Amino acid sequence: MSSADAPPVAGGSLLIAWQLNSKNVLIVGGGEVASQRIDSILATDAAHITVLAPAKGLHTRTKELIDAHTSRITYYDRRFSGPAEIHKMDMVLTALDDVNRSREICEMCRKARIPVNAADIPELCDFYFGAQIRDGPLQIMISTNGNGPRMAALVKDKIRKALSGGEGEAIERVGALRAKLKERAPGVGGQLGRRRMKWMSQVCNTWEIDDLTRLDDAAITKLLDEGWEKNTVPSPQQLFHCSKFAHSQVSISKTWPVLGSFVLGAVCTTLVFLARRR
Ligand SMILES: C[C@@]1(CC(=O)O)c2cc3[nH]c(cc4nc(cc5[nH]c(cc(n2)[C@H]1CCC(=O)O)[C@@](C)(CC(=O)O)[C@@H]5CCC(=O)O)C(CC(=O)O)=C4CCC(=O)O)c(CCC(=O)O)c3CC(=O)O
Ligand SMILES: NC(=O)C1=CN([C@@H]2O[C@H](COP(=O)(O)OP(=O)(O)OC[C@H]3O[C@@H](n4cnc5c(N)ncnc54)[C@H](O)[C@@H]3O)[C@@H](O)[C@H]2O)C=CC1
Repeated sequence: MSSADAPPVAGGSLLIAWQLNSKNVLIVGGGEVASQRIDSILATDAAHITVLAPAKGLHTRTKELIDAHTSRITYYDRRFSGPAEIHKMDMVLTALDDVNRSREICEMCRKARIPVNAADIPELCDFYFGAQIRDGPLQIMISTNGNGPRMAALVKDKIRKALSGGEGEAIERVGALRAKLKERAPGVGGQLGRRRMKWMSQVCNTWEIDDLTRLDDAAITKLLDEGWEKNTVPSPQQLFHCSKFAHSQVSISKTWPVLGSFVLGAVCTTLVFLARRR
């Protein structure tokens, strides 16, 4: 069945990459789950993280993160005190061993229309966390939509094994190529936009991950000169042909002194040997 014929999927959740730029996040609780939340938020450009939890219940990892990121995290050694705590927050995460308090905080957030996640009450969450794979700009989230969190972690391990490890770098280089292309051919939409998208898709479709990782700034300029400007997509072999040649010249130039010293050494040893025999 093609995807167009497939029945619509209902009961799922919206999978999005939430941009937390300049936003304030409150984490209530300091245990292991809170430490994972801090890790997840630190991976974003959230403006600031506030952690509220009594010092005596802090997990070692939570403490380490608070100590290591004083410019990004403000820590208060106390319990959640009331609605004033969520004032000016853009997102609230609770990770408590007190389900009643968790529920109250969720209700306060709902009233204030602040998105909230409670680690212990799925039905009150506006969003769930998922198992994550991060490699530079590549972010993969595995969600079982609340059915089997441990299963999400196991699927994550399978996916990680299937990746080559070069994807993050390749995507980072593609990002640099796209940015340079947009500088050369600026503007949104229209015929130029269509041509730009088609060309970028062709590069991604025809170049292997390993080849994309070789796109340094000089190669990007060359690819744009030889490809975009000439309305074609050269293969990596075509593009790197000249630099490959330069590379082998470099290796030859590096090899000569080594080879020379070796020959000289052999001649000297032979001369000494012959002189002794006389
Ligand atoms: C709904 C959700 C809300 C949310 O947290 O956002 C939620 C809820 C709950 N989890 C519970 C238990 C466990 N959670 C984990 C692990 C993870 N849980 C995560 C997410 C989510 N957990 C959201 C749904 C995600 C989804 O369905 O895909 C992961 C993926 C991401 C993360 O937390 O960052 C992370 C793995 C990350 C990784 O390893 O990569 C393990 C396994 C372990 O710790 O190794 C266990 C024990 C085994 C088990 O139950 O499977 C309980 C207590 C249940 C009880 O009391 O019996 C509740 C509350 C309840 O269900 O009532
Ligand atoms: N969503 C998930 O992935 C998972 C969720 N859970 C659930 O998440 C919750 C937290 O788990 P853990 O971190 O392991 O628990 P934990 O017991 O290690 O930590 C609880 C933390 O909450 C703090 N706390 C309690 N009341 C507070 C209050 N009023 N104000 C501020 N801080 C307060 C404690 O001092 C402690 O730091 C549990 O309810 C557990 O069932 C557990 C495992 C996975």
